[in-house]
This record gives sequence, structure tokens and C-alpha cells, in this order.
Amino acid sequence: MSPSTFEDQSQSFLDWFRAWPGTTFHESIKIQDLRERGAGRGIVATADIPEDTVLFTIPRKAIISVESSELSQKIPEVFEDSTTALEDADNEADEEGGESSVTPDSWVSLILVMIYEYLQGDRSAWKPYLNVLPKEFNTLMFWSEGELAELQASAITSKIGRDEAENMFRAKILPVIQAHATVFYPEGAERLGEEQLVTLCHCMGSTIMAYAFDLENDEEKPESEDDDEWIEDREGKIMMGMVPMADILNADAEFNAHVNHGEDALTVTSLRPISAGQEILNYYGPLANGELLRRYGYVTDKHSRYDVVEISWDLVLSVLKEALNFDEAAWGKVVREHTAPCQAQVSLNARTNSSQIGQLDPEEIEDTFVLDRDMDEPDSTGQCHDELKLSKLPEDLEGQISAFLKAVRKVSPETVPDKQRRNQMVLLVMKRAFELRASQYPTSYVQDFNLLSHEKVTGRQKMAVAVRWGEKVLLKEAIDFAQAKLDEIDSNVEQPEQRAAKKQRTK
Ligand SMILES: C[S@@+](CC[C@H](N)C(=O)[O-])C[C@H]1O[C@@H](n2cnc3c(N)ncnc32)[C@H](O)[C@@H]1O
Repeated sequence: MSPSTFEDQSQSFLDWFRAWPGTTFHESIKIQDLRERGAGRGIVATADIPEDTVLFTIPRKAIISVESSELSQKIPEVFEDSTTALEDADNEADEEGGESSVTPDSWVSLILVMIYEYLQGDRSAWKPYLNVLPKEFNTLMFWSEGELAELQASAITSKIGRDEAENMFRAKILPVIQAHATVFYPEGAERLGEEQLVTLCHCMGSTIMAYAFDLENDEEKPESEDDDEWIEDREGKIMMGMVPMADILNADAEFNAHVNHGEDALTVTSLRPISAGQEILNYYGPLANGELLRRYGYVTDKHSRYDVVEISWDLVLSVLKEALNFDEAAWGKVVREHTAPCQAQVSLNARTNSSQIGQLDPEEIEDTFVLDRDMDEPDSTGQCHDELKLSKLPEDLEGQISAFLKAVRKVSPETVPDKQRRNQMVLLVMKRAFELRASQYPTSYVQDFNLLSHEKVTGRQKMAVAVRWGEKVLLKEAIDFAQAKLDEIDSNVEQPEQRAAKKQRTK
């Protein structure tokens, strides 16, 4: 019988883990209930731990993957190369949120394996581990319309892809399960209906998104084709797996442990001394809070260093249009000058020359720009040292506005008389675009700050406010930064009276 309480499940999972040949679990760590702060289970130090200590070891055999699950032996044709039913021509499977380094096949394969193991119930070798995997998720895929609305103008709402994921499940997962029902369902087990299967696919897809690892080959070993069993021998298709215990670790943008991929086992080691009571933390990468929420269903203060705001070129164009105040004919001419690969470009026959005169191939025009702080990643001990501050504006945006103003100069030389004025206009346009972008969020920076600092919001709403507030902080920094640059230009520009005084002195 399955253990019923949270603690019993943790204990039975730990006992099961220890029973695998080759596992280790350091005596100074324990699995802890962290639900009070919304972090599920985690692993905490019970005594001081020195740097470079092996905290636990997971033999590769204990990992759930296409290699280890008996499913791939029962229906090998499904997991075989090229002719397989999983072959993905249109990359739809990636919509569940897969990394670009991980092919859709890896996702589909692991979802199938996880569904198979789940349906086996007590017969699965991983049952105690499956028991501690989540049944409910805070990832954006599971938020209601009302909850998503709390994210306001954050671009993360356009990246959830629930429908695309569902289409992929129906196209690639359900047919395999239905065609091999006798394999997937143990004898006498109740068959799931289509909607139940889709729900199960969502559950497994989201578990994989938040828990699975890319199974790297042994880091020390040179790559060789023969014994490279952990990397599929298809281009860039890294195998994914569910790694028991490594995925009980929570994570943050500053962390103290690292998962090493060895030949026969994965080991988790401390990157620096860890004091008794401290949580052992892994690292998911330099993710903005919006992205962390989408993939993992939580946010942290430390991840706000990687926050991003998307700025659309359409918004920037609207600022340019308002600022230039051209009539429609002149505006149309500028837009054509800016974008069309016109005669001048053809005769110049060189991209550098064409961009010098403000012309860009329509395909070169960026639709969206990303504003971020371009912060360094943590050092080798998992710590960050740089100051949380925006230190430059998006260069690609600056370049595209500048190219546009060169086109303006061609149509109306007096509007952009020289380089200095152009630089000033670029900054004015960026600043205005950032202000307009901030105004797309219905609440202000200050209102959100009050909601958070006075604990007026909880749960999903609190996480949504943290995401949108972080984006507003970034926009405010960008507005202030552009203004400081404008002030700098102003203080360097000689006023007519200064020029006259200088002339007088040199007489
Ligand atoms: C790999 S699992 C870690 C173990 C997980 N806490 C559990 O109970 O199974 C990743 C999930 O843990 C949670 N998590 C990880 N790091 C967290 C953190 N710093 N704060 C809150 N929740 C966190 C999120 O729900 C995330 O999707």
C-alpha cells in the first residue's frame, strides 16, 4: 500500500532510493517539508558541510529514461530512429517548453515512458519515486484566465503554449498509447478516456519541464561513438531523464550544489561550505522570474536580476511617428526608405553601405527587442557579485532606431541635421517607448511595490505581481538611464551664448 502522509512518502522514497545499488546519501543532509514557504520538498543540511563534499550519488540505472524503462524494449519500433512514429517534422512537441538543445523526440519519448511507468502502478520499479512527484502545478500552463490577467502586460503570457502542447499530445502521444494499449495498461486495468489521457500528458509534460535533466555524457570522457550510450547518436538529440533525489533539490539564482554527470552515476557535490540548517540549492540557469514561473511555477528575489521586458518595434514606430509628426506621404516615404531594398541599395550592392544610409532589408528588421540588465552568471561557487543595475540600453534597438533616423534624414535633412541630434533622438525615442511600455501595465510600479511590501497578495497572485513589478523596475531603470544619457548630451552641447563667449575669448 502507498504511504499516505507527506512525511511517510518522503521516508519511503528515501528508503527506496537507498536500496538501489550504488546510491549514497550523506549523513548530514535530510529531505525536508518546505510547504510552508511554498517550496514542496527540499534537501537541507543537518550539520556543517565542507566544500566539495559528495552529498548524494544516483547510479544511472536509477534514472527513468528511454534506456532504463522496459517500455522501449516492449515497443522498440516507437523509439527507433527515422521511421518512428515519434519522428517530428514540425517541431510541435517543443511547445511544451523544451530547450533548444533537447529535441522534441526526447520530450515525447520521456512523456511516453513516464505515462507507462505511472500506469504500471505498484509494478513500476520507480513507484515510491513517482509518489513524491507533483500532482498539482503552479506553472502558467495551469493558471486560469483570471490568474493570468494578473501578469498584465508581461510578454510571458504569450509563451505558455497550452493549445500547442495539447495538439502535440493528441498527434504524437495518444496514438501511440491507443495503438499499444495492451502494453501501456496492466492486465485488468481501467483504460483512460481521451480527455483523461490529455490531462495525464499535461501532468507528465509539466513534471518533465520542471524536474527532468538533460543526461550529459561523462564530463571527463572524450566523446566516442561506440560507448556513448547516454547521448543519442542523432544530431544534438540529448536524452532526457528523471533523476531521483537530484530533482528533490530546489534551486535559486545563487546556489551551493552542482550535479556532476559521471559515467555510471550522477553525483551532487557542495560548491562551497554549507552551514547546518541551510538548504542545498541547485541552479536552473539565468532565468527571468516570468520564465521561472512559466517553466517551474515559482519566483525568487534573486532571479529578478535576469528579468526582461520585450519592446515591440511597432511600439517604437508609433513613438517615432508621433515625434516626427510627418504627414502620411512623408511618413510612408521614410518607412519605404528604411525598409525597402531599393535601387540605391542594389547599385551600392553592399549591406554596410545600405545600412549607412538607413536602409534595411525587410527581413533584417527586428520585430521585438529584449530589455535586460545583461548580468553576469554566478561564479564557480554559485555566488553573484555584481551590482543589480542596468548598465546599457539594448544595442540592437539603438541600431534600428538610428538606421530609421538615417532614412528620415534622406527625406527631411533638417529633421536630423547631424549625428549628435540623431543620437539625442535615439535616446528620446527609446525613453518614450519605455514609458509607453510601462503604461501598458494597468497598475504602477509604486502600486505593485505596496501590494508586495504590505503582504496584500498571496499565492499565484503574489507571484504574478512579483513578475510584473520586476519588469516595471527594469523599465524604470531604463527610463532613468536614457534620461541620464540625455542630460549628459545636453551638458556637452554648447549653447549659442557659450559659443559666442568662446569666440570672444579667442579674439
Ligand atoms: C526539481 S523540483 C524540486 C523539488 C520540489 N520542491 C518537490 O517538492 O518535488 C522543482 C520544483 O520545486 C519547486 N521549487 C524549486 N525551487 C524552488 C524555490 N527556490 N522556491 C520555491 N519553490 C521551488 C518548484 O515547484 C519547481 O517546479
